[in-house]
Amino acid sequence: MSAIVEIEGLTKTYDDGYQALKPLTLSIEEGEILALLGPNGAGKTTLISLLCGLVSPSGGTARVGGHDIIHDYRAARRLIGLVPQEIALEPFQKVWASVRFTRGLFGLPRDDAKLETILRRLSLWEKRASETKALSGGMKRRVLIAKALAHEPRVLFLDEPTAGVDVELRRDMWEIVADLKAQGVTIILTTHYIEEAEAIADRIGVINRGELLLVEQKDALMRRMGRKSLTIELRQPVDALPEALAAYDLSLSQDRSRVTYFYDTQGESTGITRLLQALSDAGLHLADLETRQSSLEEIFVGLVEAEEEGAA
Ligand SMILES: Nc1ncnc2c1ncn2[C@@H]1O[C@H](COP(=O)(O)OP(=O)(O)OP(=O)(O)O)[C@@H](O)[C@H]1O
Repeated sequence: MSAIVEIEGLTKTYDDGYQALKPLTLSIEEGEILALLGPNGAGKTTLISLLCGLVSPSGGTARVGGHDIIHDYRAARRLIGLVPQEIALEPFQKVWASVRFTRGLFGLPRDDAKLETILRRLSLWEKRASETKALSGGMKRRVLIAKALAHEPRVLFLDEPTAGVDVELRRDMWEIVADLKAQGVTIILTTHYIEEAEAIADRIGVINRGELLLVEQKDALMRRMGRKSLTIELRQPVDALPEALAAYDLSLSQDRSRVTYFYDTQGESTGITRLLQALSDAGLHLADLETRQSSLEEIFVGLVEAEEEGAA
């Protein structure tokens, strides 16, 4: 694989002096799905806007498909599709005209068959003659995606693509993203739905206060930072945990019938065998066992909280 987006020391300070993006260096491989996570105001939209040429950088460089986003703006922009966070559509324009217009903007020849495929994939074909103002919020979002795809971009930016959409449309979007990836399109999305990143991303980047805290393969990140827990259901509730178990990181459920043990997935030994032995020695008998891996959400919240504490 080769990098299709190369960012070096890219930074943005807005006119009011606010540094929304600290120098950021990152390569994005062709065909990957990168999810950018971060709290409100972290700088995610700023990064996307810089790469799409909507905001000018204060420093650093970036290339898309080898084209510098400033000096070779048109060539770089031609490779990019952007689905913005805000729905901005001409209310009286019909869906078909709106999508065809966008293709034309990029100087591509008319290709009705291509546009038909895009509209059908987004379940918009039946709505092609509708004015955009007559569409539901979810449909409008689909039109934004159709417009972003109309010029067959190689890199697609999705800025909170599923904010406020229903579960069905969200799942549909995930399938569309998977289809695009299968066609070799590189996808960079921002999202507040961490389950979304968990479901579709290859790599996760975490941005907070304008700084890229980490970027890592999702699976590796979850292995490295995730904790696992083992919940043991007891045959009989206990009043309290026996003293002999004080050395273990345990918590007792409110109904006193379940003991949860937290352990490090990276540790040399999980300590589970010893714990089970210790429980048995203490006269506690097990009814059932269940293990759980901490979610990306727990990892993300932990990372941002640690950063906030460090900054305080
Ligand atoms: N034009 C602007 N002038 C001054 N400050 C701005 C401007 N645009 C954005 N900012 C500030 O830059 C910071 C980053 O904003 P940005 O929109 O990039 O965050 P975000 O991570 O996309 O947030 P959200 O998740 O809420 O969309 C915020 O503090 C915002 O107020």
